[in-house]
Amino acid sequence: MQSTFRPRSLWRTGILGTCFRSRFQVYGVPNTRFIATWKEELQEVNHDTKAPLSGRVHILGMGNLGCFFAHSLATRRSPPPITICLHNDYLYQAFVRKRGQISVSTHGLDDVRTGFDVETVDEEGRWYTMPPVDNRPSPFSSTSQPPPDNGPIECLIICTKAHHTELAIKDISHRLTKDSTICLVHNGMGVLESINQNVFPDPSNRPHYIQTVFSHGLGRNDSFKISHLGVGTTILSPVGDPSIPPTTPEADHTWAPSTKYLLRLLTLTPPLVAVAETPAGLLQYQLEKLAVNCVINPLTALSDCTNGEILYSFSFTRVMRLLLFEISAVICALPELQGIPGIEDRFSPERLRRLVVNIASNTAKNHSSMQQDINQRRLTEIEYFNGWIVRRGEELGIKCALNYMIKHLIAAKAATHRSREAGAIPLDLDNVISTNEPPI
Ligand SMILES: CC(C)(CO)[C@@H](O)C(=O)[O-]
Repeated sequence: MQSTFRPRSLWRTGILGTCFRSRFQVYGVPNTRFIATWKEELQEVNHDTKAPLSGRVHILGMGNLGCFFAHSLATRRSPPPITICLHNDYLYQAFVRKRGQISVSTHGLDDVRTGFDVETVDEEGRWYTMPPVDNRPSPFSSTSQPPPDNGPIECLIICTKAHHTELAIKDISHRLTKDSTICLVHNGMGVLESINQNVFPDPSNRPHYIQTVFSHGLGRNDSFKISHLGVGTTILSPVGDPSIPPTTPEADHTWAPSTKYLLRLLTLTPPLVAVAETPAGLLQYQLEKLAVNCVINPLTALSDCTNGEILYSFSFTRVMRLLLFEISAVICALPELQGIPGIEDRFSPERLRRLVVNIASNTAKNHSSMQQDINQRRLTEIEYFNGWIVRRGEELGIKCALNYMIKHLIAAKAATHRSREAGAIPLDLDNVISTNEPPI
């Protein structure tokens, strides 16, 4: 039987071939495409479109990931126009205090970039372009035209956590059209499906998507100030039109102009170390990352330990193996992977265990994102990790009792924190002192 996904077909000509070749030629023969300016990238894409693109990239979610994407684009020889979308006044004031600078520190050396345009949103959900907060000679130095308030968005990179992404897109959905491209950068699975179901239910009016698997190590120093702790990669893939089989030659030529432009821009931005993959290839990387996240994140969050500490206990090893048996069974049974050669080996419990051990030892001193979320009383991504495995397992008739238990242990830990804090008696020290009585 022929496989449903034949990754090579997408690279043969078309956009994926261009992006893929470009990255790899960097280390060999000099690559003229690699030093192309964003305007040249745009001209190529605009060549035969009726509605030419302006080339502006919007970024929403200015945590570590958003700062890294904005900063990386700004390091290009000719940066494209970049708008950062700040969804509350607190963030905007912080950006003003930083004088519009985003800083990335590598090996202790800070690289500071400016030139970002800024939009903020009011209570009615209307977005406004703010005056520049850096010392630029003229507003909107990167383009001749200031972007219209609340105008349509061509390319949006969304860097919020999985559980905030749907809501964040809902808030900006009136600016996204069927010609826009959204690049989703988050951990976990199942977000795209719920965006389609709840935000863009009509397939004929849906924007295009690029999905990613991001593996750089980042740490936060302050608002808009991060550290690049470990070089990883940014694997990108456009989400194909489900009505066109990915194995047909047409599949190579159906990417929207905004998708082609954003893919080219990102793959030709050196700090991102971005490569384009086929949808089937990306899905496999997503599932590997999912398996790692389903083990390291909840175990470190439940035991309040670093990633490396889960490697030195027989009990952790037992739990890890048992979780991975269920995770492997679900992944190997997924209908979207059937027909791809080597799936049983790539996602065997033993290979997944080696992956987990490798990542836990490479990031031994780090605190996982879930451990930090639990300790800082933020929502966790558990529904998009072990929760997704349980849901897909149910559809496939595979019971995932251990993943179900882990999901509820995390929920219980978060609930315990909440109820402890709700039960605490607030002490109003100002009023105690204002009685003028001497301290007891
Ligand atoms: C690799 C990883 C599991 C731990 O640092 C990371 O993806 C995280 O913290 O979520």
